Amino acid sequence: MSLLMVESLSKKYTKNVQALNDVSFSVNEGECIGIVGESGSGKSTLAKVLVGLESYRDGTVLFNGIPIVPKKRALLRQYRKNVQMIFQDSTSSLNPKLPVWKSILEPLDNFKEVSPSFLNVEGLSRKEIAEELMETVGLDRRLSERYPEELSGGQKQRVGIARAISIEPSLLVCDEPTASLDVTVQVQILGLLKELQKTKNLTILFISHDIRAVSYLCEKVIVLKNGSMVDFFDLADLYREERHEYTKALIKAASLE
Ligand SMILES: Nc1ncnc2c1ncn2[C@@H]1O[C@H](COP(=O)(O)OP(=O)(O)OP(=O)(O)O)[C@@H](O)[C@H]1O
Repeated sequence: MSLLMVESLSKKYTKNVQALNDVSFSVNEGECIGIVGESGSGKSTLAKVLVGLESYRDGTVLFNGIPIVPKKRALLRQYRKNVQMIFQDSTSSLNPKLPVWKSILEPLDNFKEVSPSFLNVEGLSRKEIAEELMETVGLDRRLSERYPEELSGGQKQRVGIARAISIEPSLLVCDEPTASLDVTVQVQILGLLKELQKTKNLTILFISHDIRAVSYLCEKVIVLKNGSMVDFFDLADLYREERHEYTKALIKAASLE
């Protein structure tokens, strides 16, 4: 059974705004799937539906065979234990009043019933647990007392990643996690996600306008245009003739030819 199954998903915000139109795909455990498309193609809407932040009326979204229904709070809570999200804007996703180590522990505080395998080390204080997570994402533990405003963009994104992986989610949804970072930092964050995917067997849904980033990280690619899925392929088939014209245009624009 697929970890995530999306079938005939459509979403309208208003009568005239069809953000998603008949989108279907599935994600198996351990896979990294990229969703690429230009601004307004529906990427963020899809991400929000998949983490239960946005409702939908048409279609089915199943996680481990169970429907994701944003209005059913108990079900949603159960789901949130398994699905975490990393946002583009790491600044607004961190509480400015909390030092790094406390931000990292927020999901563990919310889901006290979760006991991730790395917590099996006995006698760790809460702060040490956060510092272990900081090391996992390549952050110096000496930054643990800092506040978000005292960190660089890349460091903040690493905090966001540490927080997201703290409860060992089965699925990590990343919505443009590198879009607001310098190119060199983008490469570092992509490298970190790739490493975490391998070492933790994470399933990743990576949303980006940048087909170059997607092709670095993901083994399968979905192309969205005006809310519709116009292409879905294995990365190995990126340059095949049968690619949609729009995919070819994205490849060309990114100078990936
Ligand atoms: N809350 C909302 N209310 C009404 N329309 C919305 C809302 N959010 C998004 N839309 C519209 O839905 C469509 C898809 O938007 P969405 O944000 O999902 O695209 P996107 O691919 O993530 O774009 P970007 O890369 O610019 O964030 C757009 O036409 C957008 O204007």
